[in-house]
Amino acid sequence: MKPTPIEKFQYLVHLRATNVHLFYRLLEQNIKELTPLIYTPTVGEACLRWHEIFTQPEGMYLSYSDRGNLRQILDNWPHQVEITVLTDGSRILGLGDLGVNGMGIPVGKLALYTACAGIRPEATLPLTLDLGTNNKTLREDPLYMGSRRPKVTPEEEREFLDELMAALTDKWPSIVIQFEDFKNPFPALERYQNTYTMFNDDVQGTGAVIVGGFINAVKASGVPAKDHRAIFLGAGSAGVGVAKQIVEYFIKEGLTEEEARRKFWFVDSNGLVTLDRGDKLAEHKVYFARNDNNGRQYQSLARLIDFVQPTILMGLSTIGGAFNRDILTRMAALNERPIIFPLSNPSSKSECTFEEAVRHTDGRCLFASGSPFPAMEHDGKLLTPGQGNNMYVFPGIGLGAIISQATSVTQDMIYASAESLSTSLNKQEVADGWLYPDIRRIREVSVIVTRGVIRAAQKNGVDRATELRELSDAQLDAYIRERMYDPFQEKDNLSREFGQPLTSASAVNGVTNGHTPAHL
Ligand SMILES: NC(=O)c1ccc[n+]([C@@H]2O[C@H](COP(=O)([O-])OP(=O)(O)OC[C@H]3O[C@@H](n4cnc5c(N)ncnc54)[C@H](O)[C@@H]3O)[C@@H](O)[C@H]2O)c1
Ligand SMILES: O=C(O)C[C@H](O)C(=O)O
Ligand SMILES: [Mg+2]
Repeated sequence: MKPTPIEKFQYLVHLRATNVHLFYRLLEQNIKELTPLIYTPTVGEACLRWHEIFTQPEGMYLSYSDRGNLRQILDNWPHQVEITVLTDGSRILGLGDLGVNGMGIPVGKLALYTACAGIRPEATLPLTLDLGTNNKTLREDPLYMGSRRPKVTPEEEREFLDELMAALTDKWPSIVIQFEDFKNPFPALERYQNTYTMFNDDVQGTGAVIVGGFINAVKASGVPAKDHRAIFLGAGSAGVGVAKQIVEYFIKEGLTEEEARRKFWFVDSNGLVTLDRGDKLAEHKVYFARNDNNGRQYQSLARLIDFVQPTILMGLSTIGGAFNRDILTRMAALNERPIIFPLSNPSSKSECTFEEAVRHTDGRCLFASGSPFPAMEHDGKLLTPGQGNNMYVFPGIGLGAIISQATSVTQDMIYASAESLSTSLNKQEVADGWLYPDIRRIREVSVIVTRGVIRAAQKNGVDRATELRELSDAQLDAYIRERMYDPFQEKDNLSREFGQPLTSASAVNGVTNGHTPAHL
């Protein structure tokens, strides 16, 4: 009866707050239909309008003025936390800096952790850092609930995060910390990944999920790995994260690292990423920067396609519609099965739609997008788009790290999630040429991914639950399934055993710390 996606979103938020088990029963039984409402694309609209549609607190907000007291504030949280998703709101999907409005993302991702990997809802902590925002329009909006100051400096953010990482791990020693939608997360990942059990989903989860589908796309393309060439539109955290995981795949396929690295041409807002283009390249781009351009610089995506003759076109640029008819037609002319992955979210930022990709490649493209698109008929055949959404891997990475009690999330654990995902398709899905399994089987897929992640943790010796090493794969799968929260086994408790109002820190101890809205 609710006519718009955002009203459906609000209805679901209310349901989760008042009857959490019913919410998860509904979600599990209708995962394909409801994911676009609780996650991309609708969560993007919810974040844009968070200050208008806010009805009740969810998760925990920590503001810059709380620094020095973060450890005590965490004591206000009334639950034993296994996993947190943490954002500073500075790059929410492809929608830019939304400040504390970004809370929709940790809430939405953690709902998927519960639905897809069965992490108990009360063991999840959505966390939003109110470190100011450079979004002036929001700052000046009377309804905006964050502090009305520009974003703190990177140095101040680093100090804040240093304190927070230590505080979270002191409070909950085996907590898994997922960074999400930070504008520039590279220093944070490098800084913390060997010390804490943390990962950055935009860099590593995206890399893994795309490699998972990419392995199947390469097989379906009929072109051997060594003959592929990729143009990436967008050289941010996600783009470079994806390419780094693909390098690893190419190496496993027999290429040297140097050969693998040379297969990528990156384009960012200043053009082709080259060493000689006259600006100071951000550090993360240097690895893939070209030095073989003989002084020539970027003119257009179309010209670059003519020059590189790519087999693969990836979009992580936040530029909706960038893969237009001309671009797609060129890819179709060059390849029997062009690999086209428009990955920017939400749907409005996708570099092309499924329909456009199918139409302009005569239905020959191997396609995956970040946000969902409907299946369509082409030449009398029903074609189903792949959705290279991180929800295929991050729940299993998180659960694998929790169950193995990993001291850190290693690169092998991330790569194992990708490889496990690529093997999780059933016979029918393979026969139908799908790149990703049916999202309705996500719990089964998550078991396979979780097992792969645990095995990699064991191989790297970062597991603290060493007794699991003795289990066979079948025993480990049974153990993982057994451990999963099953909303169908739970009795409804309408007295808000785990309702959002009780889980806001202020409601527990009557203090304002740890719980914005700052000026309420
Ligand atoms: N699995 C997924 O579907 C998935 C996962 C993570 C991120 N993403 C999406 O990827 C996008 C990028 O995320 P990010 O973390 O890398 O952001 P980012 O801000 O770090 O990077 C954006 C990149 O796009 C480039 N860019 C901007 N305008 C451009 C233009 N006109 N032409 C060419 N390049 C341009 C920027 O220079 C930058 O390199 C977002 O839309 C996000 O939603 C998708
Ligand atoms: O989970 C996803 O696929 C969304 C992604 O994290 C994004 O930032 O767009
Ligand atoms: Mg993200």
